[in-house]
Parts: sequence; structure tokens; C-alpha cells
Amino acid sequence: MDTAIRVDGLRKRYGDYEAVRGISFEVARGEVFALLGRNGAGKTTTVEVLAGFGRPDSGTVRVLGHDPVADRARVRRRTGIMLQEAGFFPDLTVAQTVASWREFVTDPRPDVLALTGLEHRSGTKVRQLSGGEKRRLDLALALLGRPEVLFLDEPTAGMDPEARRATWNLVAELADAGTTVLLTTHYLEEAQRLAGHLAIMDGGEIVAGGGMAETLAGRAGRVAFEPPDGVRPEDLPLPATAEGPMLVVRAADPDVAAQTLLGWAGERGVRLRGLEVRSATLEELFLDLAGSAAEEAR
Ligand SMILES: Nc1ncnc2c1ncn2[C@@H]1O[C@H](COP(=O)(O)OP(=O)(O)OP(=O)(O)O)[C@@H](O)[C@H]1O
Repeated sequence: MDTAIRVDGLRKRYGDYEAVRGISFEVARGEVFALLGRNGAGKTTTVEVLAGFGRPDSGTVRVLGHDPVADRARVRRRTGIMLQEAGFFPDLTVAQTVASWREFVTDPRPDVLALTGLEHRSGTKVRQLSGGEKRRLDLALALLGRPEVLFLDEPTAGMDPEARRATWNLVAELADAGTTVLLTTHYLEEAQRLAGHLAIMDGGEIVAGGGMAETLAGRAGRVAFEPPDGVRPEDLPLPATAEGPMLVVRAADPDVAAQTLLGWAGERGVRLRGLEVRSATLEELFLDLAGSAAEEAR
């Protein structure tokens, strides 16, 4: 594998508290890798170490083959960073902000405001931008230097659904063009759409991870429908449980289960109202893991 990011046994503490407890993972070039986990899991700490803002207490990290602290200048030139809290000058306009950053970049990309849908806000002062627009400006700045590796820490937090989707498309295009992206997010749909690989952190450790498809494979999907009049769950051809107002069948292949149910319903002239068929989602995996972590803590 052509590795862009390598983390090996990384540990990082704040005083007595160990926020990252010996994690290892690799990200291939041109891949989107999602680092997921509850608040306080250690994601931002990991990204900050990779971005060269802090040294590992033990373990090693490499970005494009370099130590991000010892080779800071070299790594910075080839990476773009969007952290959770961007420091802007509130009285500069969007265009002035971009212009001031361009000075630090050789061969800056000219189209970053168009890419992030901010062209119409060029003349607006940063203090007047909405939270989601500030995230977009931060992303625009991260893209100025045509980075080979992009660190995106909760990039779409606060964005409206349209801006979020536009950002997903942009990230996917960047990855298609060869950019490596390390993404943290609390939007599991975002991770599921964008990332080829993922790691789920909890309490500073990686508790699940691997390829997105493999991680979700073998987990049950679900078929849900409103209970048909006069039908008891035990009459159905597949075991179903009541979840709120719906009956739910869990199955490794939900499409096949739905066909079985529809065939059964067709033969009896019964309608399956509100039918929903869904593959396993990352959200379900995440909630299962969070549930088992909470149980272990008890
Ligand atoms: N500068 C700091 N000093 C002390 N403790 C810190 C510091 N930064 C983070 N922590 C603690 O380290 C742990 C991991 O924090 P981190 O920000 O890496 O988590 P996270 O997974 O990014 O969370 P979130 O989803 O809320 O952004 C948390 O318990 C946090 O309180």
C-alpha cells in the first residue's frame, strides 16, 4: 500500500490524563479515512499530533513519510488543515482573508471560494458569516496550497444540509483526484458516504475499524413496515419484532427478506404499508459499540 499517514502505537497525555492510549492505523494515498467516536474519544488529539501541533508521548506518526514535528515545514507545505476552531480576523472580508493566506502559499489555488460556495460572500466581513459559512471559509483556506493530505476535523459541523452535501461532493472529488483525507465527524452518514476505511475510537483506543464495506458486511440490515390489519407477528414468514409503531425484520440480506415478505403479503392480499428496506448502517454499529462500552463501564 502507498501509505500517506502512518500511526503506530500513538499515546498522548494531558497532565495525568491519557487521551490517546496506543492507537495504530494507516491511511493509503488518495483515500478518505474516517476517525469516529463519541465526544472526548481522542480524535482531535490524534489529528493535532498528525498535524504537528503536539509530539507523541510514545509511538510514532508519519505524514507522507515525515515526522510532522521534526519536519514541520516540509509536511506543512503538503498538507491542509481544518481544525474545529479556526482563528480568523473578524474585520477582514472573506476575500481579504483568502488574500492574506495566499501570501504564505506557493502556487495558491485560485478557485477556493468557488469550490466552497463562498464566492457570493467575498465582500462580507468574517464576523458576519454564519457558523456553517465560517467552516466553508476554513475549508477554502485548507485547500489553498493544493494539499496532498487534508485533515478535516468535523468539517461540516453547523452546515445546512445543502452546504453539507456540497462539501461531501467536494471532498469526494478531491479524493478522486488523489488527495488523502483524514476526517473526523459525528455525522455517521457522512463517514459512510465518504470514507473507504474507518476507525472508531473510545476512551483513547480504537475499538473497531477496517474497510467500510467489510466493517458493515455481515451486520444485519432491516426491513420495517406497519403491522398489517389482522396479522399477528407470528403469522409472518420471518421473525419480526415490534419497534414503536413498526414491525421490524432483521436480516443479513434485507432485499431478500423484503421480497419474501412482499411475496407472502401478495398471496394474502395484504398491504405492507410504510415499507422501508435498509442495509446495515454505520450508525447502528456505532450505537451498538457505544452501548457495549457503556455496559463494560458499569
Ligand atoms: N488541552 C487539553 N488539556 C486537558 N485535557 C484535554 C485537552 N484537550 C483534550 N483533553 C481531553 O482529552 C480527551 C480527548 O479529547 P479530544 O478533543 O481528543 O476528543 P474528541 O474525540 O476529539 O472529542 P469531540 O468529539 O468532543 O471533539 C477528552 O477527555 C478531553 O477532555
